[in-house]
Amino acid sequence: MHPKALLEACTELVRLTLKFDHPADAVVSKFFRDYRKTYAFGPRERAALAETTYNVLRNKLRFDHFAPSGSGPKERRLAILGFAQHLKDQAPANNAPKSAKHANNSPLDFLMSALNKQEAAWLEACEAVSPADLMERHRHNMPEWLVEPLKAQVGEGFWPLVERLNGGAPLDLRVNTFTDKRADVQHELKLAGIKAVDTPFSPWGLRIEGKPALSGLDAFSRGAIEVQDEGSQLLALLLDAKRGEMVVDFCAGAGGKTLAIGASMRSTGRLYAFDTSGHRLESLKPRLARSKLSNVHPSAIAHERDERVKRLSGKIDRVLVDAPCSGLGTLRRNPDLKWRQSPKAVQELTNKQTSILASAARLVKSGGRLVYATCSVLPEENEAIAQAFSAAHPNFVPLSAADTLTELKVANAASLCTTDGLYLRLWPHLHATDGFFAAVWVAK
Ligand SMILES: C[S@@+](CC[C@H](N)C(=O)[O-])C[C@H]1O[C@@H](n2cnc3c(N)ncnc32)[C@H](O)[C@@H]1O
Repeated sequence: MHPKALLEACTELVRLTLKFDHPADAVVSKFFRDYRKTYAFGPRERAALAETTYNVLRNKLRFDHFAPSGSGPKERRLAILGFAQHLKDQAPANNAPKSAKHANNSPLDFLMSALNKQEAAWLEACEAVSPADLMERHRHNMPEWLVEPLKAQVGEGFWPLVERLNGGAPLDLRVNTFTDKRADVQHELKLAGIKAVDTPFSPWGLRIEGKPALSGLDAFSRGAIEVQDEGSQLLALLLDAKRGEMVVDFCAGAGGKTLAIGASMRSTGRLYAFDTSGHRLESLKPRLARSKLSNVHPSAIAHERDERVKRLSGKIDRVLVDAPCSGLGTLRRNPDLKWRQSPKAVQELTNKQTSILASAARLVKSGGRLVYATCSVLPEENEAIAQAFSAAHPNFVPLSAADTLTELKVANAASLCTTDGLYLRLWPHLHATDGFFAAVWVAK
């Protein structure tokens, strides 16, 4: 595709995404569908379009700061900066140029050929700015309301954390241990030219080098692998669901954790996958068919106090509440969330989380386990919800997440948890996962 046409397509996609009417991943997918016939996007073009857009979202404050000094439509200037970032990220680290001045053999050549003289000079000037000369907000690119809670929690880890949150995520797979062994799948991937290493903590995970297409692999079509962040795998592991048990995945969504839990139950017992979104549960079905699990029962509920929930009260061995949350731990994949969320939206979510956790807890039988989890990095969605639940439910005894994971033979489990070991707390800069929280209780 001609560089000029690709930059124009990037500009249009940036324009659509910055309306913030829909999640960025949905806007990108729709764009690819809508323009399939207009442009012949190959894998490289699709990567350039998606990454340009995600770079604009990740670096929005800095790019907004640079944009007024350029000319032409603002979205085009933002797309130029996002595209330049994508080309630099792709270039091998040792010959990445420091400035667009060396454009003769720089990764920016492709983009430069799409620019007019004025734009090229402006991009060179932007590229020459040293990050050290920028204001703090243009370096961290986070909304102010998010900066303080992050600094308060990670202290000096703030800059490594924002660097990771503003970068891409590795590609993690979960091996379906009901049907396959991790080492066998790793070997199979190697034969297909895909390098995969064991994830450091999850016993089910493989981390892939690069972003190879997986859907054409036999391992994918026969359900031996699912794309799943190592942190999500650890949340499912923490539930420790066993053969023959009655288990509920209360907020199952498209079933990422349901499938992991069903495999750990060896497709025995009964695993209810509840969610208020029938649409999300629909997306679970093809994955379920691939997985060969026969113990999963998806069920759309109207709300957390639904009749179906009441009927199972006190009957369930293990309940996972993977609560709806701000998703701010997933900024590597969903950079638009930092601009789409707000303190008010988070406040509303915390009310929902409290209500869902209290309802789901009623399902747990005496001696049963309850796990509350989020992919948020905010204490009000995490520790505050868990502490308030413990205070209001003395019949639920908190279990140490560190001890629980140690019993499950997770290496270095304490390093994944709060200093008292009580809660699982995963951070992108420390654990190379998304940001996750989990609390565990046993019912008296
Ligand atoms: C974090 S997502 C779940 C992700 C899923 N567990 C996975 O691993 O793919 C939270 C889910 O909670 C669902 N939800 C929202 N309100 C709910 C409620 N009152 N009861 C049950 N599920 C709810 C949402 O539809 C959403 O799918």
